[in-house]
Amino acid sequence: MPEFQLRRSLLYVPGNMPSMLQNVPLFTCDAVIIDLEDAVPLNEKDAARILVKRFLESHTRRNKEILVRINPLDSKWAYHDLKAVLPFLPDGIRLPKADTPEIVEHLDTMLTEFEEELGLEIGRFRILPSIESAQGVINANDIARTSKRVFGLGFGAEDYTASMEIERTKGGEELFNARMTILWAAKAAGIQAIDTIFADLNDMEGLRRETELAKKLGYTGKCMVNPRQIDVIHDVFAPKQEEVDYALQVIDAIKRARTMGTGVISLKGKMIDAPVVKRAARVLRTAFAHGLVDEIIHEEDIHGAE
Ligand SMILES: CC(=O)SCCNC(=O)CCNC(=O)[C@H](O)C(C)(C)COP(=O)(O)OP(=O)(O)OC[C@H]1O[C@@H](n2cnc3c(N)ncnc32)[C@H](O)[C@@H]1OP(=O)(O)O
Ligand SMILES: O=C([O-])CC(=O)C(=O)O
Ligand SMILES: [Mg+2]
Repeated sequence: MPEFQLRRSLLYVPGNMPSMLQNVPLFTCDAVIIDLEDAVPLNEKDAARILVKRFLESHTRRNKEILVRINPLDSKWAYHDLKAVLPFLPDGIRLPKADTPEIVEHLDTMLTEFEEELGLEIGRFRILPSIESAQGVINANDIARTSKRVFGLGFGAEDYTASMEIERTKGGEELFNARMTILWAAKAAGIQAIDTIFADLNDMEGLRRETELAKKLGYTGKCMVNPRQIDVIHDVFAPKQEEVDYALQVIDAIKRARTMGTGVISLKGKMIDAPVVKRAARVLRTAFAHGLVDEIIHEEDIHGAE
């Protein structure tokens, strides 16, 4: 079962923008990704690294997950990025252009070396690889399984469409197979699937539609580029009251079925059996994480005590 940490909303914050970094504590998103890669021009890479290091050093009372997007591992900056930021304990590294499992394994090895040097528990730093090319999509299944540090797969549709030599459209038909392949790889590995950014900051309806699609397919979070996008994303990922009410009724119904010695029962004319109960339990776990129900549903509630 995927790790159950809420990661609905991951906001990119450019690492070269002190005015934006200083507001990180105020944002209500679940995570921030401080960017040293594509938001930072080449001539500002060194200055941004110092800025981010200082920000992490001073920002010790954290109320959200902090990831740092380093430069690609084969660039001249990646090692320096890691060396600068890891002593100040980000939760993890967003690895751009994670095209092959070998690239992620290489980062895993580097993180182990830094952890040993810093006297930290091995495995402390997590990895969120970005699948953002045709090669990455083809390798997604292996990438998802490279390391225990990998808690999810992130889709990067801007670079993906560039790698495919196509345009990104509002309808998103061109993304469908990549979105699904990444999702299957993540689900099969039992990790989270995080959808890509939506770049049109003034199209909140478009953002909502794309987030709804991602949620419907099985993604549990979305990256974003602007704090004005947080509320829409949270609203979409929050379980709706009617879903929660129905899930509670399903759990009640299956408990009743079990007292009657059966695993199947009907609820308002619909068959309730194990997969329906599993889905209801997932809705209730999400609702619990959103503070919408007081109790988490335990395994014995789902499968029935032996
Ligand atoms: C394909 C990729 O790789 S995406 C990841 C890399 N790209 C990024 O990180 C870009 C992040 N986003 C941004 O830089 C900005 O949102 C922009 C440049 C796209 C638009 O910026 P603006 O036109 O200033 O947006 P807007 O007017 O909505 O900003 C409102 C406020 O939010 C702040 N803000 C906007 N985006 C961010 C952000 N990502 N992080 C923190 N603060 C932000 C602005 O500074 C502004 O603050 P102020 O009111 O104190 O002046
Ligand atoms: O969607 C993201 O996470 C951002 C990105 O790097 C891309 O789209 O290429
Ligand atoms: Mg990218």
